[in-house]
Amino acid sequence: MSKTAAIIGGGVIGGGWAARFLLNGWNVSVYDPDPQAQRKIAEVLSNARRSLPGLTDVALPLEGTLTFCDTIAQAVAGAVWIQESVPERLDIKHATLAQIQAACDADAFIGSSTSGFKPTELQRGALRPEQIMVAHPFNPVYLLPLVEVVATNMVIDRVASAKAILSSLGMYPLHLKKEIDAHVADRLLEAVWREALWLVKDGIATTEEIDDAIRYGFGIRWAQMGLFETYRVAGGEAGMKHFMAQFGPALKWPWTKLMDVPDFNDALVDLIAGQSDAQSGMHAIRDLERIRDNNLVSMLRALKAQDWGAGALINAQEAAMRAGTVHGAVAADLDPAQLVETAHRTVPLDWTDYNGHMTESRYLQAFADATDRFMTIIGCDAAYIKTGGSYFTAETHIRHIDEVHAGALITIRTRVVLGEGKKMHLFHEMHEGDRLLATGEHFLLHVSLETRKPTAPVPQIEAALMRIAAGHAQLPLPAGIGRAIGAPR
Ligand SMILES: NC(=O)C1=CN([C@@H]2O[C@H](COP(=O)(O)OP(=O)(O)OC[C@H]3O[C@@H](n4cnc5c(N)ncnc54)[C@H](O)[C@@H]3O)[C@@H](O)[C@H]2O)C=CC1
Ligand SMILES: C[N+](C)(C)CC(=O)CC(=O)[O-]
Repeated sequence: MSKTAAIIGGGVIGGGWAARFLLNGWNVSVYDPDPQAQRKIAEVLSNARRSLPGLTDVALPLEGTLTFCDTIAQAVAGAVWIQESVPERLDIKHATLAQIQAACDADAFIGSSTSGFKPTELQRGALRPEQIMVAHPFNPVYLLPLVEVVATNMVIDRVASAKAILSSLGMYPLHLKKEIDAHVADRLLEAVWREALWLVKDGIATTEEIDDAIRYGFGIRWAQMGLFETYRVAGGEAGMKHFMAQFGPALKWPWTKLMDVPDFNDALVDLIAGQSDAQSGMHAIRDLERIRDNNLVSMLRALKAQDWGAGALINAQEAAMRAGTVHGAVAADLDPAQLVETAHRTVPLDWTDYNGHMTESRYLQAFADATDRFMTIIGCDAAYIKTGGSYFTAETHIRHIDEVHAGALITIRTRVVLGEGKKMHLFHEMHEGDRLLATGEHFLLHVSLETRKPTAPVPQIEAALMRIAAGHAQLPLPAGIGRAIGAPR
């Protein structure tokens, strides 16, 4: 049975949390007194549905159920995880946490999205202080994995369980062992924000020029290596020590305004808001969110291909999702009389083109991934390939039968047309539900990676392949098999 998360406060951040839980199969109960909350959450959810499920190359669990509640007590009843995301005011947080604790299970986890308060501040006057922790996420919560966990007073086993829940949602819980105002990431962001406000106030740069300084340069570096690893590389062959020797003295030069904060008066607000309107006012906020999400998905999937940073996290989540399902199965587990399910995934945002549908090269990618999966099933996995044997594709024929869009759930089933000796002939069928979208027919040869010449696979692989081929030979022939371009259907 699905677990339930309660979201108390369903604004920008609460809406993002609701989407993160729902799309990972949890039921979600929301309490928010704003009469517009349902509409706002529906809009956040629709952005999340088009972006999050396509991050992984396997499908997320079935979406949970969303319920709006009239009281906090109703929302938290039976919830395993309760996430408080009310406005950043300690009096509102205290009043809300008191209502939550009066009604929730004593062993439920209570996370606060607070950007700056320490857990001991949140816990002041609480019924069960040790139940409350900071779980500080980053916007958009449904796409960005980082969540800072600060759990002063909580026993270590509970912290481990809380982190395990967040990890199961595809998040990266960064456990801060000491509490501090604004945690770690917001301390860093505040420093940049402070400097940026000075630069605008002093007329040195506009909001757009500051954004350009970030997005054309160090912002791209930060997304993949952060600060210290980037500077280590910047030190050249001599590394970090050389970097520090060269740039350390600059810390004493007047490069920064350090801790000074410009007066946050109407003039400054109008200056910044006016420049921001000139820079971005032509886009509605939801449009900007979609532009942001398209870019984030493309960047995260690029990091996934490198198995690096936030991309490596997605690969780890994917491996956990495959375990124990047909997508982690090997040949011996499968009924040879059935086609083999080699993909069940959502079409990612970065697979679509100027025609608004999945672009042709991605059909080949989907089929190639399905072939890789089939190779693993018969034993030609990463460990085997390291021993010097693999399959090379010699010929491919793709039929594009119907269009498909980002966010669609697609399934590929694979038929072995021929499997003996060094030859492997596969026929993949891609469906969305009952709708046939495409077929991919591929002829592969087993090769020695040393000689780069065709050679027979090890007997276990050949036996697994022949067993499935014999089963599939009993099935009726699908339409389109063996077809060449221009031949009658
Ligand atoms: N916006 C951001 O970039 C981030 C914000 N946060 C933190 O998340 C929390 C929420 O911030 P946002 O979502 O940005 O604010 P928001 O203003 O978008 O949402 C707050 C929501 O709380 C609701 N609310 C007000 N009083 C309530 C109550 N007594 N009970 C239940 N709901 C109530 C409001 O109707 C509103 O929908 C804050 O603690 C903030 O520091 C954390 C990470 C990023
Ligand atoms: C501006 N902010 C302090 C609310 C930002 C955050 O808390 C995290 C984020 O998403 O940048």
